[in-house]
Amino acid sequence: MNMIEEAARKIESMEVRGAARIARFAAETLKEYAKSVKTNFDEEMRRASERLMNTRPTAVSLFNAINYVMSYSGESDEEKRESLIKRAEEFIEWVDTAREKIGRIGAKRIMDGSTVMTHCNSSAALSVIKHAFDEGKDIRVIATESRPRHQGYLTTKELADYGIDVTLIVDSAVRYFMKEVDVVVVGADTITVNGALINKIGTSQIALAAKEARVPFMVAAETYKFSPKTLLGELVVIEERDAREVIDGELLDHPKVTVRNPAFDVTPRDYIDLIITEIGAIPPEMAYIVIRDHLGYREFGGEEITLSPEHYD
Ligand SMILES: O=P(O)(O)OC[C@H]1O[C@H](OP(=O)(O)O)[C@H](O)[C@@H]1O
Repeated sequence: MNMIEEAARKIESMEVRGAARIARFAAETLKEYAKSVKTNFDEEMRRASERLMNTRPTAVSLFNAINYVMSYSGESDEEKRESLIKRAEEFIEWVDTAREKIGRIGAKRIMDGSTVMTHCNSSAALSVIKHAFDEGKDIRVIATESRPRHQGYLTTKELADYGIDVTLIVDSAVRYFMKEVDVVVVGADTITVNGALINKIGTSQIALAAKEARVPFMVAAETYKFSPKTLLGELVVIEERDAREVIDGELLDHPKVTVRNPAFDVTPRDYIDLIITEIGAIPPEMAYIVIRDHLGYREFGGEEITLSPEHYD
């Protein structure tokens, strides 16, 4: 199995998961692959990038990462390789520095003595929580289990190992516990042009319960999680995963039973107080500006939507 196929399967099986991690991993993989390509550079890289792109359809971070890396330039294969490697390294640094900045900005919104609820396992959301803790704030976290893949266990362990008190709850207990919560912080797989959030299934129910209880709902999202394609009218595809992630046993084979397993849901912008990005804390209504002015794209209407390198300054 070649390097690309192996990487693609790791993303599909969620051995490598999380919107930021899959984007970083794709950039890293393309960089390594580029080093090994001997001939037909453009064609080889195009095929590799397509395979990686088709692994998980919802997180736009993957699309943005691949597009960024694949916007290499140069005449000879050697020049192209160099350009691609440089772009991959830029993207990887973008991932690493953005998370840190988001942590610093978002932590200011978490008050001393707060109970913070989070869902799934988001490196950006956890950066906010850890920064607040590092600032000496006395905080407690309520983490959802995040069925069916239980990423909440990762969150619980990570935060507890960091020294933070964590209460793990089942997803259906979110509304029951909301009265104890001061702020919700979640991550993002995609932010659309109209400021909607696509994140782990169950996020929109948390937002609903938070709104009812007047608890602020914050999203931690790097700008590469904003979707340029939605500016062109495209809808975000919600990934439906194998039913066997939800149950095993005889119910699966029952002719009258269907098991559905959408991995993500949509939270409309009206439920979101703030999106914490590396360029600042913004209202969801600003998503259009982030996509148009910050991410940038070369061509409208055509197939090509390319992130501009200017973001990087
Ligand atoms: O990029 P970071 O903030 O780490 O994670 C963002 C989101 O990616 C995850 O998706 P999955 O577990 O890969 O399906 C979760 O939905 C999480 O909120």
